[in-house]
Amino acid sequence: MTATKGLEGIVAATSSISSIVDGVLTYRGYDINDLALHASFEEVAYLLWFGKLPNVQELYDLKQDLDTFAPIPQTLIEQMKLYPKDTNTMAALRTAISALALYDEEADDMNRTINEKKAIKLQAQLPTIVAALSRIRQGKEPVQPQKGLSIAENFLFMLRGEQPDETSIKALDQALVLHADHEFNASTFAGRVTVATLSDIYSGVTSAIGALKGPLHGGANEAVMRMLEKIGGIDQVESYIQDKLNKREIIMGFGHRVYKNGDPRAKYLQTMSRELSEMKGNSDLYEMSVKIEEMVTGQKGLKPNVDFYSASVYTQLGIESELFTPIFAISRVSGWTAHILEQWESNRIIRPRAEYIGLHDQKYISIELR
Ligand SMILES: CC(=O)SCCNC(=O)CCNC(=O)[C@H](O)C(C)(C)COP(=O)(O)OP(=O)(O)OC[C@H]1O[C@@H](n2cnc3c(N)ncnc32)[C@H](O)[C@@H]1OP(=O)(O)O
Ligand SMILES: O=C([O-])CC(=O)C(=O)O
Repeated sequence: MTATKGLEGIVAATSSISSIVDGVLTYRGYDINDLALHASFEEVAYLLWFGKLPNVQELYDLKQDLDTFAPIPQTLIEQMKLYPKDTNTMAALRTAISALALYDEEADDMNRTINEKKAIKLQAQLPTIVAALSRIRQGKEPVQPQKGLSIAENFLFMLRGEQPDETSIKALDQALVLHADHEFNASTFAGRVTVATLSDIYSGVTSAIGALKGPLHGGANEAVMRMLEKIGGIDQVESYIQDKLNKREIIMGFGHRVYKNGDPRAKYLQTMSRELSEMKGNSDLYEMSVKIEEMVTGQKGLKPNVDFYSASVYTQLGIESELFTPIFAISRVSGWTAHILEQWESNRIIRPRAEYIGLHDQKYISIELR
C-alpha cells in the first residue's frame, strides 16, 4: 500500500453531477461558459439536484418552495444573537446549520423525496442565516426574506435592508452560478464521507461547511481580501508580492489541484471586477489584483482561481470580507446537497486505508517505569 499525498490524482468515486476534463468545467454536461452567461442560479440548482434544466412550471414551483422555506425559526435567530459578535462567520454558520437540524422533525428521515425537500430547504435557509449573522454582528435586527425575489436579490435585500440595484443582483447571481459545484473538491468530499455512514443531510452540510472554511479552499476569497488590505495600494504591490515570491510563500487565490492552465471561472469574476470598478470610477482594487496576477503568473506560472477576483467583486458590491466564504457556501450548498443525494443512490461507506509509517514492535512499559 502506497499513499498519495492529498489523494492527488485518485479517482474516489463516480459522479454524474459535474466534471472537469482538460480544463473544461461542466454541470450535468452543460459547459460552465454557457451557464454563466445564460442561466440563473435557481435553474442551475435545479439542474444539479434533478439532472435536467427546469421548464417554466418546474422553475416556478422551485421558486415557490424556496419562498416557503426561506424564513428560519425565531429560536435559531435568538440563539445566533448569543454567539460572540467577533466570531468567525463560517464558524457561526457551521454552528447555525448544525442547530437548524434540531428544528426539522424530518432531519433523520432517509426517504428520497423528503431529502430532496431538505436540500431545497437548506438552499433557501442558508442565505437567510448568513444575512442574519451579518446584521446581528452589526447590532441590527435580521430582515425577513421577501417572497418573489431571486436568491441573489433576496440575500442582498436581507443584508442591506433595502432593495438592491440591478447590477449587484446580476453580479451576485453570476457568482453563485460559477461557485455551485466542482466535482470532488474538499468540502463536497467531506460531505459525502459524512453521509456515506447514513448520517443525515444536515450533518453532511455541516461537515462541508467546516471544510470550506479553510483558506486552502473556500476561505481563500476572504484571505485574498485581507492580503489586498495589507498591501494597501498599487505602489506597494510589487515589493509585497516579490517578497512573498522570494520566500516561496503561498499567495492566496492562485493555483489549483486540478486546473494547471487556469480556472475557467476566474475570467468571469475578473470581468465583473473590472466592470464594477469602471462603474464606480475607482479601479484601485482591480488594478492591484491585475498587477498581482501579472507577477504571480509571470514568475511562477500560477493562474488565479475562482477565489482571486471574487474578493474585489464582493468588496465593490459593498459586502464585508467576513461574508465572502459564507457566500461561497450559499452557492455550494446546491452542489453539496446534490452530491449527498447522489451518494445515497448507490451508497457504500467511504473508508480508505492508511499506509502505516509509525513504530513497530513496541513493548508496553508500566507507568512507574516511564
Ligand atoms: C475554491 C477553491 O478551493 S480554489 C483554491 C483556493 N485556495 C487558494 O487559493 C490557496 C492558495 N493555493 C494553494 O494553496 C494551492 O494551490 C492549492 C491548495 C489550491 C492546491 O494545492 P496543491 O494541488 O497541493 O498544489 P501543489 O502544492 O501541488 O502546488 C505545486 C507547486 O506550486 C506551489 N503553489 C501552489 N499554489 C501556490 C500559491 N498560491 N502561491 C505560491 N505557490 C503556490 C506549491 O508550493 C508547489 O510548489 P513546489 O513544487 O515548489 O513545492
Ligand atoms: O475543486 C477544488 O479543489 C476547489 C475548487 O475550485 C472548488 O471547490 O470550487
